[in-house]
Amino acid sequence: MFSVKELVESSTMKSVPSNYICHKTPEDFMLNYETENIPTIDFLQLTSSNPNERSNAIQQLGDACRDWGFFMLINHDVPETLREKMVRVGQSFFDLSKEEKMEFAGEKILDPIRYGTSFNLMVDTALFWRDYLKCLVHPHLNAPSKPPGLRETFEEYSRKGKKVVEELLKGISLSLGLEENYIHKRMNVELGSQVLVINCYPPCPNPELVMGLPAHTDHGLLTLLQQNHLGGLQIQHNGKWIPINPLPKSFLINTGDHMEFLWQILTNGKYKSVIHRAVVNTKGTRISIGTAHGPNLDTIVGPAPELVGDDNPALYRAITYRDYILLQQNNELDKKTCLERIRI
Ligand SMILES: O=C(O)CCC(=O)C(=O)O
Ligand SMILES: [Fe+2]
Repeated sequence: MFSVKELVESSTMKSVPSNYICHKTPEDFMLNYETENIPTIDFLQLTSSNPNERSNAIQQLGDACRDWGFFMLINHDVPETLREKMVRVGQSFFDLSKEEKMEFAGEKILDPIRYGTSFNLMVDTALFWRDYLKCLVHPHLNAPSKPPGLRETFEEYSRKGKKVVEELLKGISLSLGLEENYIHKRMNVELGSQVLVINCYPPCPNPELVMGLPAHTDHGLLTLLQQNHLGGLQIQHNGKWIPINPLPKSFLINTGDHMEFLWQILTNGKYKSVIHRAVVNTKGTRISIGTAHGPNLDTIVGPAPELVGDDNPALYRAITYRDYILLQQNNELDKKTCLERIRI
């Protein structure tokens, strides 16, 4: 495996090697800079003991999930010092020698620790300008033994992030008129999987020719994302790409396929998982840290029998979360949600 970081550091590269050049359409370059309406949710209000304040925030959260599938979360409980430390330890991991990193390469998609490049080298038709470290951090913490401090930082960060997500899931359940622990119980979030991904996008001489991560949706329920000082996330909204410049100290949160799946099951498709992508830049290495929170890997998710009948046929087949992740990751990312692959 040849990582993008090694490619950038080892060569006198003046232009992008041809195997990294992605096919792009004119729509891929259509950006919408009208970002003022991107929803912001205040975590303090969402967890407020004042019932009016809380119900307002729950309403805003429901609207954000329905209209955007994406929002910024401010005043959450994850300290800025911890978020900064995550970026530092993440960067230090990629700064290890090639041999050290390869100890953590893993072989299979669901290996609990996986260092790699692009998306899935077995299926990618063009390579993506991205190296990554993926760790399954819940229900059991898996993390590389080096660099020093990484494991402890991952542990604290994922524990605090999970608490934030649990509150968001309560709010989302309530916004749909369900009992506050509905999603938690139905998706077995107690033993839920939490996958932490550190993305490293080195600087690129021709960013318009490549993709950091192409258009895709995330497989879980909710993803928490933060980044270093360099932007690159774009979300698709009303058919246009919106570049996201997050508020300082905020998390970017997006709904994933299992949130859409749950909604399809409950309400015939109320929320959509948001399509997003990452572009790269010439200036420096962008680090982003995504934590995808989903059901337990063995949870079978499928239409509830009590809701399915002759008038209301099941739209999707039931599948374990583990098999769903395998289905997504064994196929090329193709701008659509992987839900299409389990449609009946
Ligand atoms: O780097 C980003 O901003 C997006 C990363 C992402 O979408 C992912 O890891 O699934
Ligand atoms: Fe993503």
